[in-house]
Parts: sequence; structure tokens; C-alpha cells
Amino acid sequence: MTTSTPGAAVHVRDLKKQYAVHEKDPGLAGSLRAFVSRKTRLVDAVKSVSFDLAPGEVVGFLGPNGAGKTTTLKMLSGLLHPSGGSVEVLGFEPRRRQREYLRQMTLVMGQKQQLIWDLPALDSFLVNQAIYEIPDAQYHATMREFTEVLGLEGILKKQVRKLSLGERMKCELAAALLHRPKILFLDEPTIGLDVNMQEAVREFVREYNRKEQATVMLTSHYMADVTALARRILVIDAGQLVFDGDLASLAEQGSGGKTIRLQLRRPVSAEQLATYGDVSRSDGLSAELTVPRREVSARAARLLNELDVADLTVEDPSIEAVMAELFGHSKETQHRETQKEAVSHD
Ligand SMILES: Nc1ncnc2c1ncn2[C@@H]1O[C@H](COP(=O)(O)OP(=O)(O)OP(=O)(O)O)[C@@H](O)[C@H]1O
Repeated sequence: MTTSTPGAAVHVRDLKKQYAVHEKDPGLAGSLRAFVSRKTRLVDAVKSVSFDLAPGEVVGFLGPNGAGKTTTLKMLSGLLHPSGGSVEVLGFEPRRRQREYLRQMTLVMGQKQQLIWDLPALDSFLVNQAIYEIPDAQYHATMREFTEVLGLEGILKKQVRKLSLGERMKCELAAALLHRPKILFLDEPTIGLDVNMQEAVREFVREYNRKEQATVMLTSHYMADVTALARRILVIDAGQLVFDGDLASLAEQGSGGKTIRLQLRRPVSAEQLATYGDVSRSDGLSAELTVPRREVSARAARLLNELDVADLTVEDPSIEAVMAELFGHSKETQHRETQKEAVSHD
């Protein structure tokens, strides 16, 4: 057990995870070669990650594909054993999977399901009630609340296989939170959902966090999830934390400068606008320009003086734009240039 920061809900120090990957060349010859001499490559999925989360905090966990997000969440929830470092969640060591820990934690993976496919969702809820030993009164009160907030009326008795993706995801969330955990690890909880359904899931998580003061760590490729729910962002790239701070400071990480949005009274050509900044959109009467941070005031003043401007606003770049800029190299990241190669003959 580690010495945790007093009061931290999650305490992670130098966390590491290596996967051993067996490799084989294609075809029969490759299979035969692998049979006599097996190649094993070690992948450093998480390298040396450290952070603390305060109780009740909602944190967005971002990074490009293959950066190590799911691996980290699996170690925090105790599904995977770390290769090094230490983790403490609510005072427990997750890898020990103690009953008291499991009763206070949940891991929701948007890409995996825990509901029983051929039965109505209600049956899976009853199974969870038994597993978590939820008293009847608490179970019914929680069900009433979740049914109302998530709009589950009418879908609980349908076979899970017949639910739409959005309906199923709402039931998955309800099943995962039925025991009212104090800590939520949400891995892409809105993946594949339409905009309304994403909003419903967000609202549910926001409300749950507010009511239960639960700590939430959330990964999502939809930045709207993150900006709506989290103030603090952790960014991981190639297994290492590269940013830990608030949304506004993440927006400043990009070198892309600020966005000036313009409404014009008289049309101006894109060529002319290009003398004020990089034009990302222009349709004559409205336009968007990116300008270097330090020159925002000067360029805005020029625009107002020289053009017939009806409205002008200055905004930070979107988190999507910052992430795209920071991780434009994500393809190389996926090749994981830093991974060690070990060849063992067994
Ligand atoms: N079971 C495994 N065996 C071997 N390598 C793995 C395994 N699971 C993940 N990896 C590798 O570990 C690295 C981190 O994967 P992880 O799934 O944690 O990334 P991620 O940030 O969640 O990515 P994504 O956003 O694509 O879901 C990747 O290089 C991945 O290929």
C-alpha cells in the first residue's frame, strides 16, 4: 500500500503496464517458424503515470488512439495488474478486487456490454441487485430515479438484443450505477450515440456526480462530453501524461492562436480576409480567421477599422482543434516507436 495524498480519492504513482505481444509472420512458414522460435515484443502501454483525484472531482482523460487510456482505467478498476508503480483508490489497492472496493466502484466501457443479451434489462438489474446485495427499498428508489432521469420507461422489459444502441447504453449505465458507486471510470460512455442521446447520458452523469459527490474519470472522443462535464483534463500520449490542468489552459497549449469570428455588412473576399489571418471559413458575409495569440488585439482593431464589421468575437480554439494539433502525429504514436523489442526463444 502506498502513502496517499491526504483525502485523495485516487492516488496513482509511477504506474506502468507492459503487454507481452507474440508475433508471427504471415502464412504457414510463419506459423512453423513461430512454433520453434517464438518472438515476443514488449509493448509499454503505460509508462510512468502519476496523478491524484480529489473526491467528487470529474476529470476528462484524453489522448489519441492507443495512448493508454483504457489500460489505465483497467488498472484503476482492478481488471489489470500493473507492471510497476502503485495505485490506491478510496484507500483500496484495486488489483486485490476486495468486495468492499467493488461495491464502491464501477467501470463502464462503451464498447463492451454487461447486460444479458437475451433477457430484458430488468433481469440484469435484478442480478446486479443480488451481486451487490442492494436492499429492496434502495433498489426500488434508485430504479425510480434512473427510470425518470434516463427515460427507461417502456424499455426495461424488452429483450436487450432488441434495444437500439442508445437505449441499451442507457440501460448499461443504469445497471453499472445501481449500487451507487462512489467512483466511476467511464470509458467512451457515449460512443456511437446520436447527439440527443449523448446529451442525455451527460446529463445523467452530471446529476449523479452532483447528488452522490462521486469521483468520475471519463474518456471520450466527443469533446462535448468532456467540456460539459470536466473542469480538469489529463492528457496521455504514448503511455505518458503530457498535460494535467484545466480546460482553459489546455486550449492555450496549441500554438494555433485564437479564432476571430466575423459578421460583415458588405461581402469581403477570402483573399482579402487572408491579409488579416488564416481563413478557415468564409462565405462573403461571415468568416472565421485564426490569428496568433499575441496579435489578437491589433488584428481585431484593423478588421474593425478597415472593414464594415457588424459583429466580431474572439474565441479560444476548440479542444478538438487543440487535440488535433497536439496529436497530428498520432499515427506514428500508434507505431509506438518507444516500445522495447525482446526476442525470446522458447
Ligand atoms: N491486451 C493487449 N495486449 C497487447 N497490447 C495491448 C493490449 N491492450 C492494449 N494494448 C496496446 O497498448 C497500447 C495502449 O492501448 P489502450 O487500449 O490502453 O489505448 P487507448 O488510449 O484506450 O486507445 P483508444 O482510444 O484507441 O481506445 C496500444 O498500443 C495497444 O495496442
